[in-house]
Amino acid sequence: MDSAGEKGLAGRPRVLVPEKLSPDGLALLRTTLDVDERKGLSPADLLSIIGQYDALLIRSETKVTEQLLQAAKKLKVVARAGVGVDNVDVKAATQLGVIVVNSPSGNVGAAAEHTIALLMALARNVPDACASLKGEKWERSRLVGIEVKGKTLGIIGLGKVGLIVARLARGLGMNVIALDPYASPAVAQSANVILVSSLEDLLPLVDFLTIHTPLITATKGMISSHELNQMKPGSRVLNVARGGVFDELALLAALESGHIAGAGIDVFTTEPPHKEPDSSAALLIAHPRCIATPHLGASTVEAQENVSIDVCEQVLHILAGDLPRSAVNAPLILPAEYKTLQPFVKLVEKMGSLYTQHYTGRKQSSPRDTFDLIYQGEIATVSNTKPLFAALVKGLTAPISDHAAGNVNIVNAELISKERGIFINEKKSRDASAQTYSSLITLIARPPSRSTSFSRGKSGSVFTNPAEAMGEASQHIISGYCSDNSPHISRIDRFATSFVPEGNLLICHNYDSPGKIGVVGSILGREGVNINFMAVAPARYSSNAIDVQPVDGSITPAKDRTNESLMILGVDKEVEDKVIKDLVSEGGVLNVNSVAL
Ligand SMILES: NC(=O)c1ccc[n+]([C@@H]2O[C@H](COP(=O)([O-])OP(=O)(O)OC[C@H]3O[C@@H](n4cnc5c(N)ncnc54)[C@H](O)[C@@H]3O)[C@@H](O)[C@H]2O)c1
Ligand SMILES: O=C(O)[C@H](O)COP(=O)(O)O
Repeated sequence: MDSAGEKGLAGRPRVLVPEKLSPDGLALLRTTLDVDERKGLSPADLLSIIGQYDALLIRSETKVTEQLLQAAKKLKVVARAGVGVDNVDVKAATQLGVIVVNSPSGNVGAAAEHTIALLMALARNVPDACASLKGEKWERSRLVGIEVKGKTLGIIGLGKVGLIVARLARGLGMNVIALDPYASPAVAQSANVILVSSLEDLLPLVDFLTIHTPLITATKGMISSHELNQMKPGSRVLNVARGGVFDELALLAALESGHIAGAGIDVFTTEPPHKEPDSSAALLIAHPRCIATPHLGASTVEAQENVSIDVCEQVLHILAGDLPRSAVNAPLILPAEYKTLQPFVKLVEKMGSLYTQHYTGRKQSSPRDTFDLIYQGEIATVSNTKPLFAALVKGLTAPISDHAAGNVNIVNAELISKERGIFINEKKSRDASAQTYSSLITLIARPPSRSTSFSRGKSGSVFTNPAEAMGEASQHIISGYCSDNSPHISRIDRFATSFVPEGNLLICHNYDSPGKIGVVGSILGREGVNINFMAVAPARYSSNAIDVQPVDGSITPAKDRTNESLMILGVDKEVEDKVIKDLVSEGGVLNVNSVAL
């Protein structure tokens, strides 16, 4: 404990820094704040002292759990000097009113350069050659490498790091193809990157594979045996994103069989891996054809200066009562609008997140990035719909990015949607006569079309001709309303329903048949999954168009689809892929999507 005691010197706010941060940023803080650098604290030590601090500055090692945040009675800000906030319970921080900030771009160049360093080290056997020579051997023929010029690099995740890697690889003379359902085709084209729409299209073509996505449900274990087997024999893989995007044991097996010739890995499921000597991470590192570095992607002098200054400036702003520039949990809504708009902001965010997870998960990865956001009834009289627009951008991007989505706010939503190639037309209808609800919001998603232009400018337009929203059969619809201040989903495509979009949901598409609910329930029960609620959604619309009225349950809505319905189950935990496979194979469900809202 330092001598300043609980209040700090002269009652100045106190900042705890439990990890190594560049001194450049800390110097900014020291002029007005008390800064305690306390490396090597155990979780218990941290818990016992956190109550004294106004700000916590971290990198990737400190786990900011709900328990820690609850003990942090004075804490106003958690500042992550880097990109990934997967070590911070952002939801708990938001609930407790603690602002989380990060540095979204301060280290992305460093991460990209480290990826290229591993790529070249793999191609030319640099670590092995160095060790051999230091062992007083001279093994020139064993250590013959390959050239990267003319080879194909596959990139999964063409965000900030992925795009820099692409440009650097093009500079090395490589061909670059990428998979990212949310990448802007124009940006990809400007970097001479060919975008593909599925792993099946990417994997067989590449000589090197690198992943630059966040670790989220859709990317966890994204590359396992099935995917590795689709790669060319002798190809090589890189991971400078997060441990867990590759299944480490599957990668180890592919290295052992020789199918994968080498792996360059910076990040692991267990960090540091030696804490658990038998962990998959430790076994992978031990393999002779794995080149491993201890999470060094961001560890350059320049990147550490950037991120340290970036987050320390934000800490100063927050403690002075100002808004930070990169708050992961920034408000979407101003206090004056809170009462009217808050439930609808929540609804639209959930609709966006449901859309991304239900329709554009990696198993159905065709990009659909043109949206109509249609307000009907009382909500159409609101003049400032910016928070709703921002909520949609946030909801659409949250499931695919661990920080860009968090950084969406009313100031930057339009820019972020433009950068990500998300086109949103807002439309209003004051006519609620056809509606059961006082306010109804509908999201229509269409495959990109050349005639669509980016437009928030249309937000004031009155949507009087429902036929305008009639579109191709390939479009998708999600509608929702608010009741008692809580959001409800009322329609998914042709299916009419009513459920609160909250928590872990399973969306099962099936043909109605007696006993189906029982079979599904017993498979989930066997796997220890509790069902919190169930909503059945019959096919009550004949098409995915907004002006189609629901038909009476007794009327056949679509000749050959009479028995189709959705079963929406609220479950108590994330459901594993194996259980989803069982629901399809044993339960006779047509398909199942797991979403977390
Ligand atoms: N090793 C390190 O030290 C280090 C340093 C910096 C960043 N990182 C990590 O690198 C990752 C990427 O960072 P960034 O700044 O480029 O993030 P970003 O948000 O700019 O880019 C992520 C990209 O992944 C795409 N994506 C999401 N889900 C996808 C999916 N299922 N399939 C294909 N693409 C998908 C997104 O559309 C987005 O374009 C993060 O996990 C970050 O934490 C690691
Ligand atoms: O997400 C990040 O910014 C990187 O993984 C860097 O993590 P680090 O700050 O612990 O080096």
